[in-house]
Amino acid sequence: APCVLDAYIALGSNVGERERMLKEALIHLEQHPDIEVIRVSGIYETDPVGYTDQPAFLNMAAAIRTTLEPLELLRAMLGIENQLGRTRDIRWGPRTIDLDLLLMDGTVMDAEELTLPHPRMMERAFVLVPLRDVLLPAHTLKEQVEEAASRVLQDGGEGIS
Ligand SMILES: Nc1nc2nc(S)n(CCO)c2c(=O)[nH]1
Repeated sequence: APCVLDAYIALGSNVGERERMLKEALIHLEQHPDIEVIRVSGIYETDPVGYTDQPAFLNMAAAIRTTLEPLELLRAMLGIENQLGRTRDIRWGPRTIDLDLLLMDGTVMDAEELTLPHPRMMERAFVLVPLRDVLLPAHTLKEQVEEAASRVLQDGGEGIS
């Protein structure tokens, strides 16, 4: 039987019908034959970090179960971004939909196209707060994510509502 892994994805949108794009992305994930969406966070309005001269984001996170390998999952996610009309013009600029692979069970990798766990996730409230909603209680990073989420929220990190 294929190995089934839990993976965690961050979703974001700050152009167009943001909420609809997030929901469409979740539908595409669920429709993929090798992906099952098992938990979905709330939707949070967040101030842009990094490249701040752009509209506010809606961010969320999802827990999925998949038989795909990490790079296969990444390719499926990129395919969904393309299907939803993501144009990769400005690297850090506004985007109709953004899917980031955060964690994949105990997988640690540092490949050209993919680093797991996501290298910047522990500093980003817009990732940590939704992730906290969907991280399964038994997950080894549960404590670390809880602490990091409260830390970035205390630091008055990027606005998140
Ligand atoms: N609040 C917020 N700021 C962001 N800056 C970038 S780049 N992104 C795209 C994801 O890396 C975001 C985002 O999703 N949310």
